[in-house]
Amino acid sequence: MIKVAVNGYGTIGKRVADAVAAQPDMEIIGVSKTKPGAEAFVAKQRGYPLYIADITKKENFEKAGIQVAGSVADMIQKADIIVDATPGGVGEGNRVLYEKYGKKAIWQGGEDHEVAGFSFNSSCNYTEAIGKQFARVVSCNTTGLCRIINLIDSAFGVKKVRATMVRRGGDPGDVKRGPIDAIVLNPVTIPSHHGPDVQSVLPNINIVTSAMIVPTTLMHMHFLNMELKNPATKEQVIELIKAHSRLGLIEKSTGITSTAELKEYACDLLRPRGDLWENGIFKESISVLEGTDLYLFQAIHQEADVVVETVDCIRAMAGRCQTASESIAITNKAVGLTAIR
Ligand SMILES: NC(=O)C1=CN([C@@H]2O[C@H](COP(=O)(O)OP(=O)(O)OC[C@H]3O[C@@H](n4cnc5c(N)ncnc54)[C@H](OP(=O)(O)O)[C@@H]3O)[C@@H](O)[C@H]2O)C=CC1
Ligand SMILES: O=C(OP(=O)(O)O)[C@H](O)COP(=O)(O)O
Repeated sequence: MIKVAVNGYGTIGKRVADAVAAQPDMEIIGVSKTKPGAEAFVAKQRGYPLYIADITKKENFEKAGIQVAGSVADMIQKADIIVDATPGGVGEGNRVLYEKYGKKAIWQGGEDHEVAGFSFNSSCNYTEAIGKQFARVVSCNTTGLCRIINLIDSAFGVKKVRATMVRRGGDPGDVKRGPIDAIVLNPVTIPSHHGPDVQSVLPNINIVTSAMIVPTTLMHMHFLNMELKNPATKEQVIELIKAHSRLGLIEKSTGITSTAELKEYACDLLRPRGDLWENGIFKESISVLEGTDLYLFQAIHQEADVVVETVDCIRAMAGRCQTASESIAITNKAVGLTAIR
């Protein structure tokens, strides 16, 4: 069993912990927090040993009835691999600890590519991660972009991508985030970080991205245009998407035309936490104009899509599966991911 520690048991970390615990070849040896709170109680209920960043705060946890297994340094020493899901910018500082104990580590998209020197997406560059000490799973929007762009590029060749991200303001539990009543250009400059981030995984893709944030928490929405090198039909694109286990297709018959209805659908399907791990591509939006100009809308559940990628990244770095398809199949089965159709 691959011994996994999750450093930062928040929105992403708690999902990664549950996904790892569901895998046949992995186990959670610990998760970490800085302060007691609802997530610490959930870790206790799940049976995950809880470690804390500052051991002098141990009493605060114990007073709240939460047992502390030790410090984050103690947790790291017990693990084969650490998933760093601390807030963006914090994880960078943890690299010295992972180096000190000679451990493998995976960061999330809030950190820069340079923190690991290698950026990962299961469908695009799984084999490059095999045996690596450090990797970064790209951000949620970048993950959603990489999945569909790589698929279309492999089939038809992509001359240029233009994509606009309508980003959710914060996650549902982030009560301090906004905006409450604004559309914020984020950033006002072009490109947003997503284009260069896609190129950290797919260096040959010509892409320009822009992004804004809006007052919603459920999901992001992308408007994507790909100029193709070779002609395609809408039907061919749909068949390719259907064959990809992490690309979901939202049919007209569902009546779903929004992130709200899509999130409700995921909840009704009894997905854990209503998580949509796959891209939610609106089938009706798929249009090929003049043979080589592809357009589509896709919804991306920010809390979920990177979780399954992180599990594959663990497996690749541990050298347990030699192909992406093998790892993706194990991960999907363990969490219960069958892409929506
Ligand atoms: N949320 C999202 O939509 C997505 C986030 N990401 C990326 O994932 C990473 C994590 O983000 P997210 O899960 O949203 O963040 P959260 O703020 O939800 O969770 C972060 C967790 O890290 C803990 N933490 C904070 N500082 C430390 C520390 N020094 N040592 C150990 N644990 C610490 C926090 O504990 P406590 O509360 O006790 O302080 C909290 O549990 C970021 O890089 C982010 O950019 C990627 C894709 C989507
Ligand atoms: O990875 C994400 O978005 P991104 O792909 O736009 O960077 C997550 O939604 C985190 O975004 P945040 O930095 O607004 O918390």
